[in-house]
Amino acid sequence: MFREDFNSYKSQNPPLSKVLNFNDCKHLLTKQVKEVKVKMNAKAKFGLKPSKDWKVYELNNNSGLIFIKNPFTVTGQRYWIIRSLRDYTNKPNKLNLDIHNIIPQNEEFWTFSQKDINVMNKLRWATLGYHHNWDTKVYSETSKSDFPLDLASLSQYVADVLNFSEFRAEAAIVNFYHMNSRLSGHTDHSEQFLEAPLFSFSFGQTAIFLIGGATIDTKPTALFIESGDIIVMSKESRLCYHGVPKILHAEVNLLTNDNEEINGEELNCDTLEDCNDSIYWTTFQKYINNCRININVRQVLRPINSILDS
Ligand SMILES: O=C(O)CCC(=O)C(=O)O
Ligand SMILES: [Fe+2]
Repeated sequence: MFREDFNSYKSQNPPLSKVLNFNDCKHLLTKQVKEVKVKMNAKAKFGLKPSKDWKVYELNNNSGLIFIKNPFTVTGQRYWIIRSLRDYTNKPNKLNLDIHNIIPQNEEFWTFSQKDINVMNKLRWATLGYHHNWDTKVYSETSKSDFPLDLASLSQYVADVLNFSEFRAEAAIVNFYHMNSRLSGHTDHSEQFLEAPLFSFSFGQTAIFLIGGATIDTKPTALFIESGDIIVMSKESRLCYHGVPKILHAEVNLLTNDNEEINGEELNCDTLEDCNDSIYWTTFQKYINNCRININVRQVLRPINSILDS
């Protein structure tokens, strides 16, 4: 059932009318989603709006699958896009490009890619914290780097608002999607503490996301993920099959016309300034016009542990 739907949504003409759209309140009146009450914080942080203004839903068919309709400000989205492309692609973080040795030793990805568009187009993922091992799927103490403080704070803040206050951000995959990219159905089970939720932040172009059940025999639910939307896979949904069959161009370009208050508490000040420098922002806007960035944050260790169980 999962594969059948995946193939149908990846086609030239996906059945868009069957995709859950969280902009469209009509869906809320159906049996598909219910609203979730969250902790009310009047103060905005990390490029987010105050949580009293968030719209938070849970899927009825996928208990624990929480959807937060874009709670970010425009500056907030720009901030996480700049961090993902320019900073999280720096050593000691790992990139899919590392094995090809195309970036000279003393150069950073973003600076180098400005001179070589092919390098820019080849970027697919970066791993942070405990590095995801794409072959063995096993984390290792010998393959880890410091987790970025701002991203850990963002994740822990969102976790706290949803009453997952024990969450620790220890590993992340930053996925870079092009208009023809896909991510086939999989489960994320490498972490040693699978009771912890997984936080997924998306920026840029729109994805069709499929969330199924514990096996590929369950028919998945399809939903649109737009720029700024957050998905949390908690409880029963944490180990469910999911994938991204299709990337679509966003209907509106949400990252322009920036006339808003900056809620940048605890963010990197220089980067915040860069967000609002329209000339500096241009190269990032150009990238994101045809790409989608997804930051997937996980807790790896059991709460009582400070290193991996062998
Ligand atoms: O891009 C997405 O929304 C999902 C990414 C994902 O499932 C993963 O990195 O494990
Ligand atoms: Fe995943």
